[in-house]
Amino acid sequence: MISLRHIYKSFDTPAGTLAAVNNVSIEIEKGDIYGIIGFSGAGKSTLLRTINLLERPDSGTVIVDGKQLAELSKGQLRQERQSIGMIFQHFHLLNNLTVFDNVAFPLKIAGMNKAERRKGVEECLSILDIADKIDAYPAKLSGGQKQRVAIARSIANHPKVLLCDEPTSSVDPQTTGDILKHLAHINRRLGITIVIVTHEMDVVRAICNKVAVMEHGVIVEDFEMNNSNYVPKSKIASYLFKSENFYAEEVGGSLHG
Ligand SMILES: Nc1ncnc2c1ncn2[C@@H]1O[C@H](COP(=O)(O)OP(=O)(O)OP(=O)(O)O)[C@@H](O)[C@H]1O
Repeated sequence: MISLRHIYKSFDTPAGTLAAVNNVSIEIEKGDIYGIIGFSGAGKSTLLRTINLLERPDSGTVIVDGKQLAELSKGQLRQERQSIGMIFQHFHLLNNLTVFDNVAFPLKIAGMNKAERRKGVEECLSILDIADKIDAYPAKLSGGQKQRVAIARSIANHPKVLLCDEPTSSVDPQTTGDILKHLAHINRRLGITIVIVTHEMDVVRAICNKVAVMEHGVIVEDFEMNNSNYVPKSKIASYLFKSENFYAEEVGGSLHG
């Protein structure tokens, strides 16, 4: 579903050129919940953002659902991005719009008429169990409710892929469980492939079936979570395999294990 091949992305900094992502190749299959973990500054968010070309790699190839994104025209890329949803740590809702208008926004851009937009918004809000907030403004919602609205918005155009950048880092553990339950649900029921950047090992244990560990811009190891014979190489992966699955109950047991 997603092939990243030899991705390189650097930034100019006062200290010189920084290789935030340095020759990374990964393959993500349809239906995966693929975790990208690593310490702060490892390059996780930058790598995630290359998948929809929010960050254009300096070199390397990004292929999503068979299409090489860098080769598309502006219009084709806009179209293709509709099949790649994204959510963020700080939700990125438009505060001057109601929940309805936030979720309807991508549908309007996709050219849907009013009746289609209403139907689409109602469907997505009901999948996320937040239909009762349709007329509320984001300021009146809790962090967990805001993230559920953001997820509803991200799936409004029926994407094939959902990119999640630290989706639970701004909420408490109970709310994290609720958000994970909804992410697991849209993966299972709607068949949406999920890529998730997180520093929370409980989140990875609860929903990821595959994991890549990043350090200093490179992938130092990748593995399947249900491989009980796997011997972790990095410190962070060793930690990942050690502890209990805190959110297992919320997502209905180990999702892929
Ligand atoms: N636009 C930018 N300009 C300059 N440097 C950047 C830019 N974006 C990221 N970086 C740098 O690239 C490196 C990787 O950043 P990135 O945000 O991808 O890491 P991360 O693993 O997601 O870290 P965190 O968990 O702290 O967000 C960091 O050193 C960061 O400071």
